[in-house]
Amino acid sequence: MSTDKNILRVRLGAAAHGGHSVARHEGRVIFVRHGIPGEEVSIALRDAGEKSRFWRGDVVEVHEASEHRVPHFWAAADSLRSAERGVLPVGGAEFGHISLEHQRELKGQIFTEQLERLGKIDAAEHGFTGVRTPEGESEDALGWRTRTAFAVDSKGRLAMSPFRSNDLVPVKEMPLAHPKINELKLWELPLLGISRIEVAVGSGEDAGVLVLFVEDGTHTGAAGRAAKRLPEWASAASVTQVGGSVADGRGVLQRLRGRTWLSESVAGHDYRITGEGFWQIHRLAPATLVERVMAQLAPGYGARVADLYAGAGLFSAPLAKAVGDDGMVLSIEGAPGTSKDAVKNLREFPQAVISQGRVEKTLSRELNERKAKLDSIVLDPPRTGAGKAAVSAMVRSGAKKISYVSCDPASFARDTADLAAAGFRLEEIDVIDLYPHTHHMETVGLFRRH
Ligand SMILES: C[S@@+](CC[C@H](N)C(=O)[O-])C[C@H]1O[C@@H](n2cnc3c(N)ncnc32)[C@H](O)[C@@H]1O
Repeated sequence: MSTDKNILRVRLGAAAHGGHSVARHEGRVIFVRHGIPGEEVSIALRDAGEKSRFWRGDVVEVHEASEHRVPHFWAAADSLRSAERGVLPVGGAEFGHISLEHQRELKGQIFTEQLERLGKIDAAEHGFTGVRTPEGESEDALGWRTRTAFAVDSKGRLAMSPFRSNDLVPVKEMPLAHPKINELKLWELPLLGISRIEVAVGSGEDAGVLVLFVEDGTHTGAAGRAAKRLPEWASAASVTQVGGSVADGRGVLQRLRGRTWLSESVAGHDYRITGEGFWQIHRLAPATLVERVMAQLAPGYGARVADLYAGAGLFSAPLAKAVGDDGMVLSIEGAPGTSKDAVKNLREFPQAVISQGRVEKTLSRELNERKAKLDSIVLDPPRTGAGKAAVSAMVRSGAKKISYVSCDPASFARDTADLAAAGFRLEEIDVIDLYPHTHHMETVGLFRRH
């Protein structure tokens, strides 16, 4: 053990949900970031109070490296180079020191563990064979983020934060971001007076780049000055947040140049996404997920389907096309701004009913009003999952098949247990690496009522 009481030398145990390896010291559990199970490392302790139930730590030196360790592709997110500079690594690429193949193996272990512990289900017995790479992924799996957010530090420099920290570390290129985002050279803009920047790249025919500047109220006109320095192909808008975002109806979006929305195109359908409205982040995610959901539900002509947590209608459009004029797609989205986009995106489908509201209440209300039952459901909730109220509304809806798109294995496992208790069996599991170099993963599960 080192003489510095904040540094411990430990052997790393199993991978844990959230991007950690588990280590133990004098009976206490330590969740360690930036290591690989099996390694012997020195860690700098964080959140390590005497009374804390568990501690956290960051790897600062590797004594016995895993065979799966590779040089991190991004200095700002590399814990070893950051330790040498006396700063914390920024979040967002916490698996970048692990070979891609092993990242996927670790995600598979975590998925299996979560499903067993919280869902009481053996993943392998339900067809899980491992985390797969989406078709079309590049060899290095960089440049995939079509959406990225940055902060600005007190000196007006583009910055990002370390995991669970309010520190701001200056950054330049972000290797996971789409090349067009790096081409903007946001780090060269005058950013004093801006608190946050959100950038999105569209995929449609006239796909654009939209830069949103959130002002911090210290320099009037800061967003306008920054926007003028952007390349002419970029659109820009300022966002004033009144306790929330534009998407959830509590922000004001003001056009600075170009458009305030982006166009996206997936499997023959065009979508418009305004401001910070939700869209899948990985460039391959929309097409990959649409293909999976349509294959699992295979809705016939005249079917009645619900798209829950529908966003701007990514799944609603192909579902509406498949069920035709005699069918119904009930598209429920909570954020008012995003739901308005869904109205525009689904205009050509009279069989699509767009309802803005929380799934927990809106699903049963809409079905009761129409005296309708459902054939099938796709749900794609936020990280917190659906929860008991939404699961029970789905069970009451009459749906026989449920395609569950999830970005969190823990909430997926918890909801799986509730669905199983209500008579739904998990028949297919597809876990896709749509967040390479991070600990996140996307799951598409098919449940069938028995
Ligand atoms: C992971 S996104 C999925 C959006 C869409 N399926 C897609 O792929 O583009 C989750 C969406 O659920 C919405 N949302 C979150 N909680 C909700 C709730 N309780 N009821 C309805 N919508 C909710 C969010 O605004 C967000 O648009």
